[in-house]
Amino acid sequence: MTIELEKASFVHNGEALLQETSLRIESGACVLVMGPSGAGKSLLLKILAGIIPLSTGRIRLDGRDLQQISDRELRKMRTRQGFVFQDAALWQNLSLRQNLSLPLQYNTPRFPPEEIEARIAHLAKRIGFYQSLDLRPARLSSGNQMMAGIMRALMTHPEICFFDEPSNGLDTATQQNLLEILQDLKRQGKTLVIASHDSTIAARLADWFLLIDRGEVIFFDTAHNSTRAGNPRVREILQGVLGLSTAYDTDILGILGEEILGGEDESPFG
Ligand SMILES: Nc1ncnc2c1ncn2[C@@H]1O[C@H](COP(=O)(O)OP(=O)(O)OP(=O)(O)O)[C@@H](O)[C@H]1O
Repeated sequence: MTIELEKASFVHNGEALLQETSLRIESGACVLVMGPSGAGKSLLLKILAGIIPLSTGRIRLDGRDLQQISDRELRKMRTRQGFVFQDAALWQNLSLRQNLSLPLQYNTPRFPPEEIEARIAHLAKRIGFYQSLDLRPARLSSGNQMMAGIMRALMTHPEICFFDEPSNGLDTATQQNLLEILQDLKRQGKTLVIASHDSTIAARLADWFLLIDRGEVIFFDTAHNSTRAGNPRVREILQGVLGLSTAYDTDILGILGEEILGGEDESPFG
């Protein structure tokens, strides 16, 4: 699924929280959205997912203008997208099982209940939640709530998935599980848009970097081309966000490779 923004902006109380932006995310791309705190990463993800409406401009999914399609079509489109919210945003008064089944029941009322159960079972096995399905979210750690939020987003088998800071609050083992899930989704050709400062995701998964600073997209290119970014602010953010200690002039990919993979032979960017 491709997503396109054309002269898109979001203005709130006279302030442009997303400055006029035109970009196109190709089907199957894995885009890492980075930027300082408050820069507008979550906002951009929600705009791309059609959760927050634009103030100006157009948004197209697979060439279809979201502002011009019927509610019914919009609902159908929604099942092709998954969104993992920063704080998991589970419904606290429902069990985990109900949290997982609700999006499918709501968006596809005639979806067979046994297929919903099969999907829940598959994901629970994959993520390791089998014992907890009848618990309410509050009984889980915040890291496990995030994993449950990921399961919920994957219930519809989305073609595109948005992840807002998915590594937050995860212990090392769960982070590894998350990385494997993301790698699986990438192998399946899903489009992934991930807001994160996780340098492992940057090195092992992302093929595009998008940098946002005070509501302005200041870089959107391949991870590889980020090594040649001339804009000092882009370099500064990449250094800061990815926690690189060495001068940027050396090759960022090399630095990431050494710092993250610790001498493994595998190239961080394949
Ligand atoms: N729906 C909304 N309506 C109005 N303002 C919003 C909305 N969503 C976000 N904002 C504002 O947009 C700005 C950017 O916030 P956002 O949460 O996108 O930043 P961020 O880069 O994700 O930050 P962090 O890394 O701290 O999560 C903030 O000033 C925020 O208050």
